[in-house]
Amino acid sequence: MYPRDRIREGMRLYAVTDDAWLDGRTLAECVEQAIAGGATFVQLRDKRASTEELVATAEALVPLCRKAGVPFVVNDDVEAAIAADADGVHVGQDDMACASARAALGSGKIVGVSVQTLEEALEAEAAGADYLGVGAMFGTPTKPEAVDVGFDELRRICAAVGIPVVAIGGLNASTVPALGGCGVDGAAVVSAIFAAPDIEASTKRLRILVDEALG
Ligand SMILES: Cc1ncc(COP(=O)(O)OP(=O)(O)O)c(N)n1
Ligand SMILES: Cc1nc(C(=O)O)sc1CCOP(=O)(O)O
Ligand SMILES: [Mg+2]
Repeated sequence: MYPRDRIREGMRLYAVTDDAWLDGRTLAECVEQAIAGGATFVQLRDKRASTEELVATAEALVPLCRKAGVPFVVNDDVEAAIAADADGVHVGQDDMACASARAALGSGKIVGVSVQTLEEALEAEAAGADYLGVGAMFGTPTKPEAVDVGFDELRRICAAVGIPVVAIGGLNASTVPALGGCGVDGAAVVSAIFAAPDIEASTKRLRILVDEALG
């Protein structure tokens, strides 16, 4: 089993990659900067990449995340996660079912699941999810189709489950303080980290704000 405490600690500032703003940098360089700034978990997310492309990118990210002691998962693609020896996978309600991902990966790897409701949260926990991603807390151009989850539902989910919860969607320096008192373990962030010209500095600032909000 992947160490439970490392998963919960990892939720604090969860970096979800996007290669839309590389601007001459490699994704590996961007991820290194995010980790240097205080990111505690990394998810490789590329909705257009083939399994082969995901494996190639993941193979560049696995060693640097492992060296830093930061858990690394692949979004959506269980086959790529296994081939690249990632620490696990993150699946949503329209992806491979949590129980199937767990069966494919085994008990030693991480399975994260996206949920929007309390019912989905309880179902994912019962199916063996290691953590939940809950969103969208705010509208976001990164994923315009994301369904809004109210803060009341976020609080209900956090109170009802025993596994860690990370909030996602529109989280940045202005909105992260709103997570205080909700019971979440952290914030998952795409653009406020990877669209920044200085990723390390932006991540550092976000980390301070998340730590202030969550204590
Ligand atoms: C930490 C985290 N939470 C939620 C999501 C969204 O997953 P999903 O609903 O499967 O949507 P896509 O990311 O696949 O577009 C996530 N990726 N990470
Ligand atoms: C990947 C993703 N999932 C979401 C969900 O609500 O499930 S919102 C989202 C994108 C979050 O991007 P940003 O940090 O730039 O707002
Ligand atoms: Mg998905």
